[in-house]
Amino acid sequence: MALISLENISFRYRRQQVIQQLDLELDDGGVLALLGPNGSGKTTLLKLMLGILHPHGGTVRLDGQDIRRIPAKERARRLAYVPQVHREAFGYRVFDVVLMGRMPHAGFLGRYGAEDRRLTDEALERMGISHLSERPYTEISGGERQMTLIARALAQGARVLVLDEPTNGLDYGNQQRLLDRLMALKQDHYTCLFTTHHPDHARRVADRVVMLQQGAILRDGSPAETVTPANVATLYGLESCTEHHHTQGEHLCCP
Ligand SMILES: Nc1ncnc2c1ncn2[C@@H]1O[C@H](COP(=O)(O)OP(=O)(O)OP(=O)(O)O)[C@@H](O)[C@H]1O
Repeated sequence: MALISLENISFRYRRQQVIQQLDLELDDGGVLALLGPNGSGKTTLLKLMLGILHPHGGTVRLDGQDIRRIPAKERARRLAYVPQVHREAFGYRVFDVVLMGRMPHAGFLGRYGAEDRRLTDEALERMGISHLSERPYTEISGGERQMTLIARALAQGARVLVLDEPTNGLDYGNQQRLLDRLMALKQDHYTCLFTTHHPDHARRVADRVVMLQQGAILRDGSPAETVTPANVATLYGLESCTEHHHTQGEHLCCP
């Protein structure tokens, strides 16, 4: 049985149709990258998968169960969402931002216990940001914030991580480090789904790539099958795209 299945999903914001009769199944394990131009519906699709938005047609299932019937707390124990990095209005300590991931497990009156704090420490360590624990979230860099949000998702205890443009706004080094973390999570048997504007990132870490164009799937398959110069040119409406091979692998170049 698929971990998440989208069956004949349609969604619109007011009159704008954004997702059109889309079918997609996500299995347990591995990394799926979602590629698509601005406005193609990637974030909307993630929110439908998470049960944050509900489709106007079709059904979203989590482990075979209609996601609308799964209470929010229970969904949060199974699926963790890492939204695009944002600036928190309040200067919570990094530790507290990550601890908030324990909310779906918190006891009576939302109190956190010693186990919640231990899992928070563990998540901070896993993302390599224990040294930031006491710093205000408003006073750390974009890359550090991204790591903090992933740590919060790990503390949440869900085995499925859904990340919206996790490399957005990161410098080259931090992008590579973040992709390495995603690969490490895959080794630890997490299931990861992420959106990206970088076909090369999809190629580097994903086992499967879904290309979304105007709310419909253009291609779905392994990176070798999907992230080809011809498909990338079609996806982004470019005249041409070429592939460069070097010792570290290949990368695409679209003039
Ligand atoms: N809350 C909203 N209300 C109305 N329209 C929306 C809303 N959110 C998104 N849209 C519209 O739906 C379409 C799809 O948006 P979505 O954010 O899913 O695309 P995306 O592929 O994630 O884009 P990007 O790559 O720019 O982040 C866009 O045309 C957008 O303007």
